Amino acid sequence: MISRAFQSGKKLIYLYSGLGPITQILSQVGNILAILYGAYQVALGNMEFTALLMFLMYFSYFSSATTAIASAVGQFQQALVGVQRIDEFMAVPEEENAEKTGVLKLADAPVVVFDEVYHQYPPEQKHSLSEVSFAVPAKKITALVGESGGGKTTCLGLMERFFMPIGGKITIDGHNLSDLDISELRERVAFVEQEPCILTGTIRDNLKLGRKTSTDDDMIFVLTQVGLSTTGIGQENLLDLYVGESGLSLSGGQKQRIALARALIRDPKLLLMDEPTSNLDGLDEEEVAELIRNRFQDTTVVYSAHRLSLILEADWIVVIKNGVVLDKGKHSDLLNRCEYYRRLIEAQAHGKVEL
Ligand SMILES: Nc1ncnc2c1ncn2[C@@H]1O[C@H](COP(=O)(O)OP(=O)(O)OP(=O)(O)O)[C@@H](O)[C@H]1O
Repeated sequence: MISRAFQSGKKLIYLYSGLGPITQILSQVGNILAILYGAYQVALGNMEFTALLMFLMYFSYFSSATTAIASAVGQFQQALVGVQRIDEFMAVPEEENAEKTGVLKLADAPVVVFDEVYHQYPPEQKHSLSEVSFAVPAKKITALVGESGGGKTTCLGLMERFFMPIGGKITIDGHNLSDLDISELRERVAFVEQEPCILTGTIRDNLKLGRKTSTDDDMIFVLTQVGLSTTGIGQENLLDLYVGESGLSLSGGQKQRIALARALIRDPKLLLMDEPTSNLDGLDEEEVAELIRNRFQDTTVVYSAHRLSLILEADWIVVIKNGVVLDKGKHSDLLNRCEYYRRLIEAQAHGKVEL
């Protein structure tokens, strides 16, 4: 469907890039010809100079009217493409729904267990995850740690049910994750992406996306908690601040803070975060790591972590390499027994690599 929308967009660009210049050129050429022909007739004595002026005036009205019609035709085409795109989006089947399942509710922060999970991105031949088993304790912070491409984001996507395992199972409080009502899942599980999706609009619009019913006071509260009022965005009229097209006027760090605020306002039972401090640096990073610790005490938190401050903030660490779990445990135990983990931490501590 995205490719069809892209094709429609391309058609529109061709149409505009062709129609606009052609009508402009025709109109200008017409003006020049009319002036030359009129001047010639005046020179021959067939026409009075005042008549030529009148003629040119009416001719310029005529040519601007034809240009306006051409532009209206372009806008009409644009509207048609827009309608076509809306139709395409409306035709997308709804997410697999609760009717089939719908038994499990998430009343409290859950325990999540991966039990010999396999995953593969079609049409890839290789497994992105193989025999992955680990447990995420309730109301604790679990960090997924490992080099890029190891499978951390895939694990988070599976928990959010963006896609399903091709083998093994994921349970949530002992029930298969697929038994969780999808609307319950979307309501109780928050996902903070590495590159947060920011709406074109105000900060208020963006926070309402987290919870439609939130009040201005709720929103100011979470914005203060994520430190947005102290990072270049003044407190005054903060909610009404227009963030530009897809958050264009915000820095990467500010976008991540808005995404965190959006998660906070939902008060989730399970919070999934894909490298939530990737766009922050130094003190900011430590501040956000601490915020996650303090503010989500009643939530089961799982994040993929590249940075040391986030890794150290976690209660439980799962080490993943090439789609396989190498080890799991507490930071101090892993340092003692897992060579791969020790090397990752040393490299981070010396600032050599971004994991
Ligand atoms: N949409 C996709 N289609 C095909 N392969 C994918 C897709 N997304 C990820 N992969 C592959 O799956 C494997 C695991 O990727 P994943 O993004 O889960 O790793 P990661 O540990 O989160 O990496 P990073 O730290 O860079 O985000 C990689 O080999 C990656 O190339």
